[in-house]
Amino acid sequence: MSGAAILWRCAGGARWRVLGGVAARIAQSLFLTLGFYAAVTVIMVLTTGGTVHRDHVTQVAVLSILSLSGQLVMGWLAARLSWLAAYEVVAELRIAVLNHLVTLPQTSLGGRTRADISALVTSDTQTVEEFLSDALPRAGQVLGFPLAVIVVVSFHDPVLGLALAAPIVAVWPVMAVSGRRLAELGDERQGKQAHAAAAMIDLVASAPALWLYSGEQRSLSYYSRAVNAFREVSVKMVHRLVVPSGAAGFVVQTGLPLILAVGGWRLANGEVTDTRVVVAVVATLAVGVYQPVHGVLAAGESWQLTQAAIRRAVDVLRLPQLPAPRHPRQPSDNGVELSGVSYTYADGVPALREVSFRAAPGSTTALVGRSGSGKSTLLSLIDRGDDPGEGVILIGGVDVRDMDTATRCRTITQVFQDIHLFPGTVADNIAVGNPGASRDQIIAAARTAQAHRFITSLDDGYDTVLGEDGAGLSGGQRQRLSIARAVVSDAPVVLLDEATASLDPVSEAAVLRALDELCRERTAIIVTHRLSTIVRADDIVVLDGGCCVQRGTHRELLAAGGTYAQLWATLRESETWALNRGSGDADPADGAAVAH
Ligand SMILES: Nc1ncnc2c1ncn2[C@@H]1O[C@H](COP(=O)(O)OP(=O)(O)OP(=O)(O)O)[C@@H](O)[C@H]1O
Repeated sequence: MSGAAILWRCAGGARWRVLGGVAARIAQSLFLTLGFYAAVTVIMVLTTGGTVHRDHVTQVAVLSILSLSGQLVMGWLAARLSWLAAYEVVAELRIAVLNHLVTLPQTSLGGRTRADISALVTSDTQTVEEFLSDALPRAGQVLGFPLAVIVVVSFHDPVLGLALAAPIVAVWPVMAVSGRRLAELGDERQGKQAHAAAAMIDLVASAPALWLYSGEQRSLSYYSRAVNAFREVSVKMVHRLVVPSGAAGFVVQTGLPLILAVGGWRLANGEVTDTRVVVAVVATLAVGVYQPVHGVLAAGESWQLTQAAIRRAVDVLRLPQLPAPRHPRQPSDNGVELSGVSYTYADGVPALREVSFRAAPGSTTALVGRSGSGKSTLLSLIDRGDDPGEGVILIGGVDVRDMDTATRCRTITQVFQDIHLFPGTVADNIAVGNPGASRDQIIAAARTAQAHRFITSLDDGYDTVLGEDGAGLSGGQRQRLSIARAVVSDAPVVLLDEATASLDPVSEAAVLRALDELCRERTAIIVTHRLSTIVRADDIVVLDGGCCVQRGTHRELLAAGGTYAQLWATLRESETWALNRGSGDADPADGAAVAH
């Protein structure tokens, strides 16, 4: 499907506004003709030795008023229709991309980075918006004033009409060359522009860490490479377009000398007897009859970039979604069961191999294993971050692939290490877990999450507006808000990536109490490195290299030796080391008993 066809489809109900905007620009351009006609009439009278009568003045005044008011009304209408249409189409495009995005496997997002998608829904769609709101309607103006002048002049003298039209016709092949060159570079330019935008978004998001670990210069090198790559392709484009663009401008400018030559020649040979016609044509040229042609040149360039931007959006829209269930089913209880689950990432990295275990309703299962053993991947698959390559994940006896999104969201809630808070009130941020939650439910959830006290100490309590990503709150407070979100959702299955490492002891205690409350009476599957959580779990699943190598209670696994016992010893050692470090001077070995 061509870019135009895709854009037409995206335009949906806004199509008539798009066309209306172009039509209004044509009409505006025709009203301009009236004004020039009035001016040319007077010039003709003066240049042919006539006298300007009161009738002329009245005629000029009426035509000028008509021309100006027509231009004003049509200009207003064109701007209104075109901008509204552009906003509507681009909003549809953005929503389509974002709607599609949530149906993609979240583990990989079709190989796109989040920053790349952000760039797509910002800078690429901006290119489409500029084309629809400005470039396209301005190109329409060529069908107004210039066309009207050519028709009128041709009526009086076809040869002069032809001479007037010649530059406009001759500019098309030049435009075709420039269009072809731009098309070759358009995709590359939009890609590099998006990459540079993505790099900058990423830079801003990760600036503190980069500054800290890499130092200003080194951290900037990746980003400046992306920005420079965009600059280079833009410069390359300028080099390749400078000749055809200059040539196009030159061809259009040949109009005046051409008319002077043709008109003069025909007057000299007596082929035109009415000098007024030539004077009229020259006057029309002087007031810029070819001006709208430059708008067409600019629109041609804008269209090439727009097509590249649309192609990038379509590439995302074509990424395969997770199939929706044909006959959605409801889980019968809150048990979670994995049977022979294997999963390989798109780059061929096998992350899970034949993992099987069952978490009884209301139980707590701890997932433990070394870094890279597949714990996060497993959590993500349970919430259908992607479908396993092999095996099945059942919740309440129902394959998660057979649950519709609403049922899944009602059944499963996640508490991530990376908490994202929206710029809104505290209450809004909690209600994300359940958009229909009442104020009482929000407060009850905050109490359960040990967050009520700090929330009420904020200036506006639950109505306090949070800064970007919860700016102004501590790490522990942010975590408790995210736990309150999970509580208010009332989902009976909780997936938890337990992260308390960065908290001070007081915050950590509060967060752990909140997590205990959250997991009470829910089926909890927890990725954890905390000894106390592991010991209290009803079941422990030990992962190693993507395989479930051991399963059982803490006592059973410790008695069995092997991976778990080694892991336990390492965790105990590190926790003891942390404790001793906290006490200042103790020997790490002395603290071993603390873990029991
Ligand atoms: N998006 C991804 N694309 C490709 N490979 C990935 C991706 N995410 C994880 N992996 C790989 O899959 C394997 C399991 O990773 P996973 O993040 O699930 O491990 P983990 O046990 O949660 O690690 P950690 O404790 O460090 O968070 C690792 O080899 C990792 O490199």
